[in-house]
Amino acid sequence: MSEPLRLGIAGLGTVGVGVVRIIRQQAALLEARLGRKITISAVSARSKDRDRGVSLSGYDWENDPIKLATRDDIDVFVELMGGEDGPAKDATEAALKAGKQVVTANKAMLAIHGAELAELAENNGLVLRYEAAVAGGIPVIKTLTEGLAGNQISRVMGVMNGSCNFILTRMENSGKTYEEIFAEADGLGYLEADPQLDVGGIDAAHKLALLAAIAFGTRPDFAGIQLEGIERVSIDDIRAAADMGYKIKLLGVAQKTGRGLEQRMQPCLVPDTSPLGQLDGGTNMVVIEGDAVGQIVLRGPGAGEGPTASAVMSDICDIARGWRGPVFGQPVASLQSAVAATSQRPAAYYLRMTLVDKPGAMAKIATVLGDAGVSINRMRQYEHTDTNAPVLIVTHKTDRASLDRALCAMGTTGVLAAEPVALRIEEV
Ligand SMILES: NC(=O)C1=CN([C@@H]2O[C@H](COP(=O)(O)OP(=O)(O)OC[C@H]3O[C@@H](n4cnc5c(N)ncnc54)[C@H](OP(=O)(O)O)[C@@H]3O)[C@@H](O)[C@H]2O)C=CC1
Ligand SMILES: N[C@@H](CCO)C(=O)O
Repeated sequence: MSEPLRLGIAGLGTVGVGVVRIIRQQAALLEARLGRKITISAVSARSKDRDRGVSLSGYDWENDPIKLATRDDIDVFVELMGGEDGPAKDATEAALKAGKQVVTANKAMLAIHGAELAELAENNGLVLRYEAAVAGGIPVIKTLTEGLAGNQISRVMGVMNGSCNFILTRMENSGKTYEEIFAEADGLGYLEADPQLDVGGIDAAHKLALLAAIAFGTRPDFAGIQLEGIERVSIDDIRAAADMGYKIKLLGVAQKTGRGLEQRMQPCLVPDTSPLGQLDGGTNMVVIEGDAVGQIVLRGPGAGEGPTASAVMSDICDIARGWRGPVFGQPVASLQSAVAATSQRPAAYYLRMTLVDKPGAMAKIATVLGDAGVSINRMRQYEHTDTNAPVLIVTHKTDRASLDRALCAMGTTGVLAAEPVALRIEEV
């Protein structure tokens, strides 16, 4: 039997407690599978006295996560505090400098500082693992770096923020407004302490930056992501999209194109019969397309104590077994700098307009679309009792620049009663 693998765990919140619980409850199973024990030498959090619902007896307490990260009696530093900078990054750096392997769930830190931390790890012959950082319990990092290592990846996309998917599906099912369902999600404790991380698409974009880095061999490029949250998705659009056979999702898409790396996190329409369209509530889904494998779809819980701790344990178990791979699926020194695509791939678009109901209004809209080279695929005008006519259009594939030209020209027609809404329809 090998020596135990000794952990220092910083952060005893939702995820940290989950990890402690698994290590305590599954000690025999883990030992049987790994051929060695997993032990916890010491833990750290802000408040020593808080009852965390799990026994911490037998573990030393450190107030300072850096001290924990550099203790002689730990082999692996498990960072579960969170935060892009501050103690999480300082302690991770300290651990790597002290020769400790690192496991983290911290997507914010890795999306921003991932390349420099990977350099520190790889230059010191250490691993930095982060399965829990993307899509919680779904083993997507392992799938991309190992299961699909023989594939040229063409596209990675998915719904990677459970709170946003909860809000959008609750809006659809209840018919309530964004503001009403946001308040409900907040009351249920589904949102981050800073809800903007969720509804602004930032949390999901952190995850997308990590997947894109692995898929396309580039340094994580969070700043290169075209980012739009769900705050402006209205119940009117959710209803109208449903009427045309679509669901609205906060969809992350990363794709290498001839014009550079396209990374988008934005509300998109997807067919309601597609796996992404059928994804309800707080569940996550990641779709990966490889040249050899074709398309695979991974679905599962993206957050919560059990699922996230399950992913952290996968990393700990890999380290216990002696796994020693590069952080982003290939040596960090070989990662290219991402060149952000200057324009989006062409797509069909959904347009929702409110027109002043007078003769020739529709003709004017059709003309500006035609003049900009945007072709109409489907069009629907709804019965109405007032002077404004609700109109929906689904275009054929077009480039965004042509659509923007048309939208700009629409403003001068004098037939718009409200600002039009344009949403991309993603091919899935
Ligand atoms: N919750 C989830 O479902 C998921 C979380 N993650 C990621 O996992 C990480 C942890 O998340 P989660 O468990 O939810 O976070 P919590 O807010 O529940 O817990 C954070 C923990 O870190 C401790 N902490 C914060 N600052 C310090 C500090 N300066 N020194 C020592 N300890 C500190 C807190 O201490 P105290 O308890 O005393 O306040 C707390 O125990 C984050 O990176 C998050 O993004 C990833 C996927 C899903
Ligand atoms: N706020 C995140 C937690 C997991 O990263 C979500 O809703 O998916």
